[in-house]
Amino acid sequence: MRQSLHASDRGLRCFFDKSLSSGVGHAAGNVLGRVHYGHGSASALDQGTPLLSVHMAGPGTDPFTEVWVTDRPVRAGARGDLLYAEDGEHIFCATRVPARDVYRDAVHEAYHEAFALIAGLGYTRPFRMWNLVGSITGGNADDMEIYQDFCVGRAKAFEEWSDRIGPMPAATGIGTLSPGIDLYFLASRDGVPQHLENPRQTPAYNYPDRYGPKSPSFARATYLRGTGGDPDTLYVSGTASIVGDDTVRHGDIAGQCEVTLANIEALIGAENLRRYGVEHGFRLTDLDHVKVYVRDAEHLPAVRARCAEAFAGHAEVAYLNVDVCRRDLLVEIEGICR
Ligand SMILES: C=C(O[C@@H]1C=C(C(=O)O)C=C[C@H]1O)C(=O)O
Repeated sequence: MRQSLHASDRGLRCFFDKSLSSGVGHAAGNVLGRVHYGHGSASALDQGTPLLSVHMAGPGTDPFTEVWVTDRPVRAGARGDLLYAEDGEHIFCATRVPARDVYRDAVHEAYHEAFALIAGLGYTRPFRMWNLVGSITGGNADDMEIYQDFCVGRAKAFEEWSDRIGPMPAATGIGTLSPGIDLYFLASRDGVPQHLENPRQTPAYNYPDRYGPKSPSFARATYLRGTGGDPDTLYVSGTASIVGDDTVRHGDIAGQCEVTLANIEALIGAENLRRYGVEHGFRLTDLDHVKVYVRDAEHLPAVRARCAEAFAGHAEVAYLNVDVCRRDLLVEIEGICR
């Protein structure tokens, strides 16, 4: 049975369930966690596994559920505000920071708790993180942009934990439609993550301080070498129209799409991967489970058309109409290659 599976059907994998059923019954594998990109925010253990619901679907986009599955048996639990599920090699962990005036301390605490949980259970290698931030470019009670406020708390947690959990992995930091911050993470026990930078972009952790008092804590991508027969997987961070550290093609949605796609091509291509000892590269048509974040609803048709050309016909692609982490960014794209 196992031999007859395609490589992409083995190991830790995800799919987008657009059927609107939040059930887990039809998933081909054991469910490690689900993230429902819909109309409300909540988190709970549901049918024995973590379910994080985030308010990110709007009038011009369809709700969907990202479902993470594995072949191994899963054990789920809750600790404090954290929900998690583990399969002996991977852990999925989710939490929510409720709306508040200033976020940094609560974000630091949430990250600290998550790192303590995953490291305590032996999953010391985070390889992908999602940070879903309400009013991301709005101001907090101290008049600091909420994304910058968030970055301060996250950076402090990484400074304290990097000796135990290694370098910063691939991530997404994106807007949502309700106040508060939803976080979900994936980490491995034995699989060794290789974190990648983009030759066209300044590493985000080296951005100059004009973007905020603490630079964002993430790598441009993480290549996870599978263990025990799992395939290798490349997790591509949320990528936008940034060259060096500058936003380029201001106000030009077609231009920002081209720069974003060119950035991803350079990141996942053979030349860049060879720098990290990975012997083969990927193309845009290898990208799957793609999320495309579009700031302005009026740009959705143009972005959908360009993405339909760029990605493989069989790729799962979901669109969300939400703010990006800089006001001048109109579009952002992430995905997974294997
Ligand atoms: C678009 C960028 O950053 C965004 C913010 C991230 C974060 O703070 O975790 C990660 C990737 C992107 O979603 C960028 O700086 O290029």
